[in-house]
Amino acid sequence: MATASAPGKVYLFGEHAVVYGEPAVPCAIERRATVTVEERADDKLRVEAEDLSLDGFTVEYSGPTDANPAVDVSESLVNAAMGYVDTAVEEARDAADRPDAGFDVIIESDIPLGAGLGSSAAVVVAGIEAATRELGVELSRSELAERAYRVEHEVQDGQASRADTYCSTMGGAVRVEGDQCETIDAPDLPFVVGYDGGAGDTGELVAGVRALKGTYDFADDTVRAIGDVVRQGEDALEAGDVEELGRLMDFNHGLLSALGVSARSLDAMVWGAREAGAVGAKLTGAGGGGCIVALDETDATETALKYTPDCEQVFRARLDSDGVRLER
Ligand SMILES: Nc1ncnc2c1ncn2[C@@H]1O[C@H](COP(=O)(O)OP(=O)(O)O)[C@@H](O)[C@H]1O
Ligand SMILES: C[C@@](O)(CCOP(=O)(O)O)CC(=O)O
Ligand SMILES: [Mg+2]
Repeated sequence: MATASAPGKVYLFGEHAVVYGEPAVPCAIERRATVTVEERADDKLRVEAEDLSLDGFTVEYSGPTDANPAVDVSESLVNAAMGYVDTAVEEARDAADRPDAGFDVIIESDIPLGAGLGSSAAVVVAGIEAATRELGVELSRSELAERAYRVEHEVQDGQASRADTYCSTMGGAVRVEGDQCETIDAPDLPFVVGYDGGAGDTGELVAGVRALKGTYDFADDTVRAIGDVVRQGEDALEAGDVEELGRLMDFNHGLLSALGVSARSLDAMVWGAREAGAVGAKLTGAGGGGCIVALDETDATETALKYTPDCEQVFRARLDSDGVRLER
C-alpha cells in the first residue's frame, strides 16, 4: 500500500491566458488531496471517493470500456470523476510498464471540487505518485509533473496548461510559460479565499475562451493583456510590492471577466473583499463559480466575506512549500 498527497493552488495571475502560451504564476496552498493505492490480484480498478459528493461513492469497474460498472451514484457523476483517476492510473501503469496492474484507490481531499483550487491536479499528481510507488517505481518530480499534465490535457479535451500540475508537484510559487516551468521565490502572501459553494466546468470554460478568441481580435488582445499583467506582476513579486500585486490582481480579474469566465457570485465576493480593504481580489482558476483569492493581512476581508450572501466559506490559505509528498 502507498499513500501520497499533493496540494491545491490559487492563481496569483494568469489562468486561462496560460493555455495560449502566456505566463502564469500559481501558488500552492496548504490544502491537500491524499490518495492511497493498493495493488489488486486482478486488473480491475476500485475507487472510493468519499468527498466527491455529499455522500461520497464507491465504484468498481474494469476501465473506460466497462459498460456496467457497479456504482451507487449517477453515471454522469462517475464519468466526470473517473476521467482524471482513470487516466492517472493509465500513466502509472505506463511509467511502471505494468499495463495490466489493478488497484484499490481511496481518495480523500480537503480541496473544494471544481472551484478553481486545482483539486483535479492534486488528485492526479498524488494518484500517479501513489500508484507508481505501489508498483515499486520512483518518478522524478519533473517526470511526475509531465505525466500529470498529460492527464489534465487529455481529460480537458486537449486544452490544458502545465500550471496546475507543475505547481501541485513542486509546491511554492511557480512560473509557467508554455513548456517552461520553474519555481520562483515569493514572500508568504496573506491569501484569503472565498468560496461560493459552487463549481465551474474547466473544460467548458476553457472552450468558451477559445471560441471568443477565435471570433474577436480584441479577445485575443485580452489574453495577451493578461500576459502583460503577469509580466508586470513578476516584477512586483520580486520587489515584494504587495500593493502593486493587489492592483494587478484587480486588473487581472477585470480581464477574466471580459473573457466571460466570472460569475455574479465571484464578482460579489471580489467586491466584498475590495470594499473591506483587501489590497486586491480576483477569481482563481477556471471560474464560472467556486473561489476568489484576495490579499489582506488584516481580518477585515475574512469578516466581510463571512457576511457576503454569495460566500459559503472563507479561509486563510498559507503557501505550501512541500508539493507532492509520499505519506506512507
Ligand atoms: N476528492 C476527489 N475525488 C475524486 N475526484 C476528484 C476529487 N477532487 C477532484 N476530483 C476530480 O477533479 C474534478 C474537478 O476538477 P476541475 O474541474 O479541474 O476543478 P478544480 O481543479 O478547480 O478543482 C472533479 O470533477 C473530479 O473528477
Ligand atoms: C483555466 C486554467 O488556466 C486553470 C484551471 O484551473 P482549475 O482547474 O479551475 O483549478 C486551465 C489550465 O491552465 O489548464
Ligand atoms: Mg482543475
